[in-house]
Amino acid sequence: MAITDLDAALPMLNPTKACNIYRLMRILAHSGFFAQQNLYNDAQEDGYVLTNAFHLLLKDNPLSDYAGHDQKLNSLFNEGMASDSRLVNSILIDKCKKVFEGLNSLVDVGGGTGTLSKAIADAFPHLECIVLDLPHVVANLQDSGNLKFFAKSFINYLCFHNNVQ
Ligand SMILES: C[S@@+](CC[C@H](N)C(=O)[O-])C[C@H]1O[C@@H](n2cnc3c(N)ncnc32)[C@H](O)[C@@H]1O
Repeated sequence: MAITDLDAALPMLNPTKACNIYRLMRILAHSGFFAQQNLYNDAQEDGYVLTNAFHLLLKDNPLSDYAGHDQKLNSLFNEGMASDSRLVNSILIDKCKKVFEGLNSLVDVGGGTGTLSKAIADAFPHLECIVLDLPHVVANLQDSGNLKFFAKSFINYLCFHNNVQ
């Protein structure tokens, strides 16, 4: 998918932040989730394709959705992730305040049970925080104040627009 297609596929994105998509994709490519490729034999515009590692995260991959079938593992995993988030919460909120300046809302993709978003929502009450995660993760979580939970598979959303599925 080319960056221009990705921009078009994300209509909810604030236009002033659209320039950051390119940086995000470069980070994801650098991390091995996407590979940069000339998609249309067009020297002007590179695009991004999924790598094999990324395929492991797809909903249909049998190696990716085990926690959705085992409630105990689901709880253990979510609590482990939340503990990990607590380690960085205070640093992010105390030392990186500027990141949140000028924002009215943020979306925490793969935000688990919302530990990090809750801390951000408490520290910046004007900010609407939306947590997207898988249905079994957000199933019993309650919206509170400016914090909302949605079940949404972001990666599958991207892949759908990538025509992979
Ligand atoms: C490393 S954990 C992040 C935990 C979170 N930051 C927290 O504070 O608890 C990654 C999260 O991504 C979620 N996830 C995995 N695949 C996903 C997908 N296709 N769509 C949305 N979320 C996904 C997992 O359920 C998990 O909660």
